[in-house]
Amino acid sequence: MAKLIDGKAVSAKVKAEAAEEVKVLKAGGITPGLAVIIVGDDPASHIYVNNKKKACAATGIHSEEYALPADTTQEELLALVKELNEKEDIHGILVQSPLPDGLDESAVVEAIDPLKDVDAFHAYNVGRIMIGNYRFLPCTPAGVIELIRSTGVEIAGKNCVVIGRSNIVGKPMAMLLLHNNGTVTICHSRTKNLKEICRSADILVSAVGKAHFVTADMVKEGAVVIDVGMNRDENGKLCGDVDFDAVESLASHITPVPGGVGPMTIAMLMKNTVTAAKLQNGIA
Ligand SMILES: Nc1nc(=O)c2c([nH]1)NC[C@@H]1CN(c3ccc(C(=O)N[C@@H](CCC(=O)O)C(=O)O)cc3)C=[N+]21
Repeated sequence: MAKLIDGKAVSAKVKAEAAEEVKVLKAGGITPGLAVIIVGDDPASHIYVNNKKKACAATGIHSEEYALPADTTQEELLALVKELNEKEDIHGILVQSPLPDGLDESAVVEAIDPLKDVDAFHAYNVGRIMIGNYRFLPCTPAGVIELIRSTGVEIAGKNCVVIGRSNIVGKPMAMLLLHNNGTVTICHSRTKNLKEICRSADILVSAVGKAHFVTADMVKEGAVVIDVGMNRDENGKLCGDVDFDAVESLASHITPVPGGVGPMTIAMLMKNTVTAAKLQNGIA
């Protein structure tokens, strides 16, 4: 039986560390501030944004939410980003993804001041991650690295397989595993022999977005299995990509959904907002 990786516990630790840093910054007259922009009324997005707001309150970070209607124009959105770029009490700007159809998400992200880009989605920050000389790490992949570290399993020299090649999870995830000296394979919809490649993984990270995608025959005995998926099953219940009940008996460590990667994403966002406040005040 696999050991459960407790994302709630690890994220609580990261948030507590961020809260300590916030205390020190506040004593010096700096209150880290995060602005979250959400466009439209996707219910899941509103839940995530609400979780971010709660985490800010618990950490002592000032937060502002900009909830815009679905018919917001590109110009209006860009004007808001520009205003927040110039706002001195805001150190981090996050534009909740996905944006409604008709809005150009990458143009909006590129408009964010890279020093305030706490998602690390801006091309400038992505480039710095590629080089290995970064200020912010993207929240979800960075959270996954923390979860793997919490198991005590070394990444160096291990076969790491990432399923999914998105700009926000798969690609940066592979890069962070590489920085940690893993031997990394990225799988995607055109990959041949997916099962065999996954079965070679000592560390398997799934970021596909399909319930029950990772089945027991894709997992090597003793593997560390990290589930980035955030899906609904047939009964409308929140679940990841991994067929948890079947894989649990094979893996050495496994993340649950909920309570795995999700809370870590939010904790790393708190950490990045603190880093942003330090950078903008010449402290880091
Ligand atoms: N600019 C941007 N940055 C993001 O970081 C970003 C985004 N857009 N768009 C959507 C994804 C998704 N995401 C989640 C964060 C927390 C949970 C989370 O807290 N999950 C809880 C359960 C939440 C629930 O009950 O639905 C858990 O797994 O335990 C989930 C998903 C951040 N994202």
